[in-house]
Amino acid sequence: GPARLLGPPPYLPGLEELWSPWALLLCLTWLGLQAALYLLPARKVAEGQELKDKSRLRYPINGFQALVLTALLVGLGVSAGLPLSALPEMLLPLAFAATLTAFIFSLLLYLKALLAPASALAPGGNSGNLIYDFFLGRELNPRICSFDFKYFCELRPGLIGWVLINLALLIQEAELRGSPSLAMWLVNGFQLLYVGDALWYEEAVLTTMDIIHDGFGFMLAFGDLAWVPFTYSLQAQFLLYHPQPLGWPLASFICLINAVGYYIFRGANSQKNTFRKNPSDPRVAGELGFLGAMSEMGQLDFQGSPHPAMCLSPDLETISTATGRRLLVSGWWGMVRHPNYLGDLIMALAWSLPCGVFHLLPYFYFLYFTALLVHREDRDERQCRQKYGLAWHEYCRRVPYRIVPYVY
Ligand SMILES: NC(=O)C1=CN([C@@H]2O[C@H](COP(=O)(O)OP(=O)(O)OC[C@H]3O[C@@H](n4cnc5c(N)ncnc54)[C@H](OP(=O)(O)O)[C@@H]3O)[C@@H](O)[C@H]2O)C=CC1
Ligand SMILES: CC(C)CCC[C@@H](C)[C@H]1CC=C2C3=C(CC[C@@]21C)[C@@]1(C)CC[C@H](O)C[C@@H]1CC3
Repeated sequence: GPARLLGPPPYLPGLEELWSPWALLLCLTWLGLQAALYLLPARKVAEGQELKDKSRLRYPINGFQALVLTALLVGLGVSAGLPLSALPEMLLPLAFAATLTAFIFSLLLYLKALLAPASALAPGGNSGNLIYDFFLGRELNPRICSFDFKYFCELRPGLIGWVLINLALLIQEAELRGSPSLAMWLVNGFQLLYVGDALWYEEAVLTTMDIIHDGFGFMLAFGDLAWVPFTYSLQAQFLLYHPQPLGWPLASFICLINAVGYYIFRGANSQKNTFRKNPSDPRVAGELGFLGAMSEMGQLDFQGSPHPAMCLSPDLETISTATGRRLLVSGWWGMVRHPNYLGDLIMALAWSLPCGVFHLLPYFYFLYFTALLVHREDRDERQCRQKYGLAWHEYCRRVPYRIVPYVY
């Protein structure tokens, strides 16, 4: 039937269409496979941020390895006759099974948190209201031995599941129409690049709000295990049932949009990560003099002049804060206060454009993601204001726009 986002669905599926023991088994097998890959030796073990009790947790950095091994296993499976193209037919029961799994898993996490010491609890999610706490998550880093549930779920099963669903849709399209369409190739390619990048730079997830601040409850478990794979693949799902003619000139233009988005997204994230790891890295070193006066007034902690000898490329300006950490105020982080969100949004648009402009459904991700990032930016802004005080106000004065220059 016609894809529609506005108005009620043409019919609501009954329980018999949602529930399938095979789908649940497949879902659990998938989680088991990803858990096994998580436990394999990692090229690196990274330390997380300092916790309340001054300790730091250790995390295996082997997400990209898990992606490559999954691709090899799926390749072997397909050449041995695994019917990957049957997956699209099972998406509804699979999404239901993933939601059920996330629900039961969150219940267990809630119960586990009852035994956790106070220092292990998240800043939010411990209000005493059962439903609220179940939703937000009580424990910050629930673990059994060294297996970290939140870190495991955050990227691997959902993001790798997403590109696997995309691939299954591409194969089914090829079976239906002789070969995959150009639009389907673009959507698969763009999203694989995004997922590959997230796993290649997996360590960056250790500094996100999700890991540092948020508890692990139903919201994140559902988001990671069910929402991401089944809604982020909507464009490829749409293309299977609504083939879109796409010529090379337009395809090239869309590739350019995705490349611009990726360039900004990766540039901004890498600039901040490099700076946070080593503030005197030659690629980002530098400091802004005007805050010296404020420092004398006791408002800011000014840390001295830059190190010109180390500066191989033009310095980026930074401002010091009372916490001892500095804020970048030029380069990508001098254009808007969240350049990485801007790049991410441009990419989101490029993922929808291959689906044409006559349906709203392929733009669902772009619209939802805009709302998510505006909300996320607002939360982050409040936390930074609290953490950095006057220095944050100065940053906002210097860089007045949040995500889109001259617009927002
Ligand atoms: N596809 C998806 O569903 C989603 C994708 N994302 C993407 O993930 C990436 C990470 O996002 P997220 O974790 O929200 O936030 P950010 O990576 O933007 O991190 C925000 C933190 O960066 C630091 N910071 C802010 N301004 C500066 C500055 N000028 N100089 C130095 N440090 C600064 C602050 O922390 P501190 O000072 O403590 O270091 C702040 O709390 C983004 O690219 C985002 O688009 C995020 C959510 C969902
Ligand atoms: C709760 C919501 C409904 C859904 C949230 C899902 C998210 C937790 C993940 C979806 C894509 C993500 C990416 C990252 C973290 C997990 C989420 C946010 C990264 C930010 C990790 C850091 C990398 O540098 C980029 C990643 C992009 C995708």
